[in-house]
Amino acid sequence: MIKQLAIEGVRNLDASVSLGSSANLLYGRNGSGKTSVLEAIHLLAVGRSFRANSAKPVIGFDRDHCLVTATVTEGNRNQQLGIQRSKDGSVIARINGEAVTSLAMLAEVLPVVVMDSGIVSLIDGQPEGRRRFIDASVFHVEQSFLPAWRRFQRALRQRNAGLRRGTLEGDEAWRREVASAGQKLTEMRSVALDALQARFVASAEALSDDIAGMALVFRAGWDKTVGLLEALERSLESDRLQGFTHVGPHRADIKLLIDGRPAAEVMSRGQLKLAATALKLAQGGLIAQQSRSTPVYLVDDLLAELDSGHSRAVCDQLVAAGGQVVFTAVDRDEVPAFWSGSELTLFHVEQGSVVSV
Ligand SMILES: Nc1ncnc2c1ncn2[C@@H]1O[C@H](COP(=O)(O)OP(=O)(O)OP(=O)(O)O)[C@@H](O)[C@H]1O
Repeated sequence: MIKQLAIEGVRNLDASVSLGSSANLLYGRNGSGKTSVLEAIHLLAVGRSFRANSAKPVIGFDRDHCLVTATVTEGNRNQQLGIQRSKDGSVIARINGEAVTSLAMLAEVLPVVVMDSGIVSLIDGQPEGRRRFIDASVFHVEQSFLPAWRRFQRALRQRNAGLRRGTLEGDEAWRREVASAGQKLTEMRSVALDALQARFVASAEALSDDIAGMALVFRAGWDKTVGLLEALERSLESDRLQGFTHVGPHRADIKLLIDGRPAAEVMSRGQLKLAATALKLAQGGLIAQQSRSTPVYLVDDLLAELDSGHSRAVCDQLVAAGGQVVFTAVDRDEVPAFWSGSELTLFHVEQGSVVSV
């Protein structure tokens, strides 16, 4: 949970706020800086923007760097997190004043779950976004995930470099390494997704009858009737011809089905939004149960396109999730109309400053 948050030069924003322990609502006109507060928290947790894949777009136009610091509390332990990102690409991250060697250390202390107006792309967008979703879930619940992921990425890079050079010399060794690292990575993804699946079904049912009965299917990235090594051997010829590895965990995906049909093809926009919200709630629940830290939910303009019944259901599920929530809305009354069961702390955002109401 974030207690104290200080932001300098994130987009149009300079602010210092004390967040409430349950739900926080940032309201204000379009362009006032509400999303920028969420961007600042995301930057601190993940090192980059949640809308763009880098940090640069969140640094103020007229600044050469931005800085976000926060006091993060878990149980009775307070930790001080800080990140400074510069336009020249340099990054300084600290926990309790000590420089950290990997941004993953910040993510461990401050897990975030983003639910924004583009959430549907988790279902109908590119597989890369879904892989990131899978891996963020596994990262928080399986401590050996990050070394396994890095080992696989390194093996894949090395193998692809050889394939691009058009040589198969040394390929067998890299193929074995890709297969061994890839198989381990996939086992971790598979275990986490089994746990996620049960939570997803429950969240979907709680959100709407329309999306009850959905299923989440994990695709490992190769034909699972054979092991990864055999799959790599089978695709050797096309890998060699095209200069890259066609099969493996880098091709993993999840498919959402409703009554056996692809959700992205048959569900309405609002239903897809609810389904994607159920996925994110499932992820948050999994992290809360299996990691050492409780996630913070960053909810940006999520209720747009949802009718009042479903808006209330989303709010109820966020209350039930029990984590800290930071909401944005244009209208001060939009969220309180649907929110009940936990305290809502209000902030007015105006021209890049945030005022507690
Ligand atoms: N790098 C940047 N430096 C300074 N200002 C920026 C930068 N990028 C965007 N802005 C501006 O920051 C302002 C705040 O944007 P933000 O997305 O936080 O607004 P918002 O309150 O969430 O708006 P909306 O309700 O329309 O979603 C906008 O006016 C935007 O044009």
